[in-house]
Amino acid sequence: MTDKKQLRGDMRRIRDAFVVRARPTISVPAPLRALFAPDMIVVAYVAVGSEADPGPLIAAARAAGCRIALPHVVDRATPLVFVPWNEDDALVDGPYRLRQPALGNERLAPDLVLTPLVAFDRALNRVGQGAGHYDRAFADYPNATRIGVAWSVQEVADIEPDAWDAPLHAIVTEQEWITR
Ligand SMILES: Nc1nc2c(c(=O)[nH]1)N(C=O)[C@@H](CNc1ccc(C(=O)N[C@@H](CCC(=O)O)C(=O)O)cc1)CN2
Ligand SMILES: Nc1ncnc2c1ncn2[C@@H]1O[C@H](COP(=O)(O)OP(=O)(O)OP(=O)(O)O)[C@@H](O)[C@H]1O
Repeated sequence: MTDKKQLRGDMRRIRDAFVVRARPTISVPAPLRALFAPDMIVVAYVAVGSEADPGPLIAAARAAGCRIALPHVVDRATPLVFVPWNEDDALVDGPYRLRQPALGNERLAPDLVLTPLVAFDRALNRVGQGAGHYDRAFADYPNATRIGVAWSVQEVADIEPDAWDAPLHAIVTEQEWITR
């Protein structure tokens, strides 16, 4: 496999070009809608740059009665903290150009994690930003459902998983729902 650092750079360029050219949007696959249930904690994210925007997935989860949480990033070394995010709650600037809720007193344990991807393959392996934030979250919450969100152009042939990598349960793109 190509070196992960090189792959991340290549995929960000491909993603940037794709978004400018195609103006893609994600719609909600029926099998994902079926996973949402009242009071479930769904962790989402706020897209940065050309990342796939999970807005429609968040709206569907809210409509199904789920509670939405966003990751709050302290720094590269600290595990993600999951903070409730009600509609219209303010966001503040975080590291890495992120927009995130301020750290209040409430923490939520995820039932389902909408995970931003840098690259993925058909076997549901993923490459993220490389800080291990999601790897650690998946290790800490092994029973949470792991859903990747990406543009179709971020698919690569074969990602060699590392020992600590947990595969995704499914991936949503603007074109399809990929699962086993
Ligand atoms: N929108 C979004 N939120 C997220 C993530 C993400 O990938 N996307 N995360 C994923 O773990 C967590 C934050 N962790 C991060 C760790 C490292 C970098 C990072 O190194 N970013 C690069 C380039 C980003 C780009 O251009 O795509 C940088 O700032 O140089 C970003 C986020 C939680 N929230
Ligand atoms: N459970 C864990 N606890 C602590 N560190 C971990 C854990 N899992 C992975 N890591 C570390 O995090 C880093 C993840 O690197 P990798 O290149 O796999 O990132 P990634 O999967 O692309 O990133 P991310 O999980 O942030 O999306 C590695 O240095 C790894 O040692």
